[in-house]
Amino acid sequence: MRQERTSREAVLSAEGIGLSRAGVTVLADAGLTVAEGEVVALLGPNGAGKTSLVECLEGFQRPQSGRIEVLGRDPWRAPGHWRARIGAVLQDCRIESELTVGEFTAMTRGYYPDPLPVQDVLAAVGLEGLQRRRVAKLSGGERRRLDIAMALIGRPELVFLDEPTTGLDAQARRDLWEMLHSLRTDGVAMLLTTHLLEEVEALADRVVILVRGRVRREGTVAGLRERSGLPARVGFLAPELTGGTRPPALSEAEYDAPTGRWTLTTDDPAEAVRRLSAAASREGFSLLDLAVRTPTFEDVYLDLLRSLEVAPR
Ligand SMILES: Nc1ncnc2c1ncn2[C@@H]1O[C@H](COP(=O)(O)OP(=O)(O)OP(=O)(O)O)[C@@H](O)[C@H]1O
Repeated sequence: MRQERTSREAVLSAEGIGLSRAGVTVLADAGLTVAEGEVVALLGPNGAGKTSLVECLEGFQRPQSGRIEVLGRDPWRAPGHWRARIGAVLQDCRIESELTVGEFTAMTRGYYPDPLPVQDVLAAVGLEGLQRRRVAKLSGGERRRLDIAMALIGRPELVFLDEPTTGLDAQARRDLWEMLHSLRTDGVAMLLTTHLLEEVEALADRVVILVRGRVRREGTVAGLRERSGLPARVGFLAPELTGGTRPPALSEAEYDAPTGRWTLTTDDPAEAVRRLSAAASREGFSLLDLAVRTPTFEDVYLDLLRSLEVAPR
């Protein structure tokens, strides 16, 4: 779509954003940046202020304080041609229309100076076979795909994705992730808001965590995982040990009697497996169904929210 560039200029930067609604502080000194071709995931519990912040960045809400620059403009004062450089998949933008998918897409193309061909944009979201179907008759997942197609039709430089895969089936979700990957390679920047942590792992270069209107953590998925210090778990079955015997190598292990599974908690799973193998051959027990489980990003995120005392109930 667009030539890959080597420099990583900020396409979006915001700092010190403050927003109150009906006497309630919704955002307090919030800020973030998104560089060209970067996918940033904005995370936070329900009511943290994610949608409000995104609405400020899109120019739909005007914050009471702070500075925002998106593609070189203040979104609140930006002219119409600025909006054509941005794509948005809103949380509830399910399109309603009596037009067919093809007619609706052709009409939307008219709003942009250099839109994608109808066929290309519908193919990108797997709707090419439904051009003659009325939009009003589409299923929920099909409408969501149309939302996404309309966000991409103007060849945007920056896309806001608010829970983009809600309502999509597992295959459609993976197809969309693949498409977003290739957009990123083309230099398109994205700000993703989602509660799906698998989606964050699949797409995000960087994560920004908003809690009660403030940015409380920021980093890559790998960096946040490393900083969490959460241990790995090594599990296995050893039928020979069911009689209550416990070799010294397993003195710290947990034993789950109903499943017969042993679990070791460790910061160094490779070393733990080496130690276990040695003990197993020395003491004559087996290591059936041996599995190492490193903390998932969900484990890391929930632990982080707990440490900030905002874990979901
Ligand atoms: N116009 C308004 N008047 C009063 N309160 C508001 C208004 N708009 C937002 N809020 C409050 O601001 C807080 C942040 O809302 P926002 O929708 O931005 O959160 P969110 O992080 O997107 O949540 P979710 O994950 O549930 O979508 C919420 O407590 C909400 O009730």
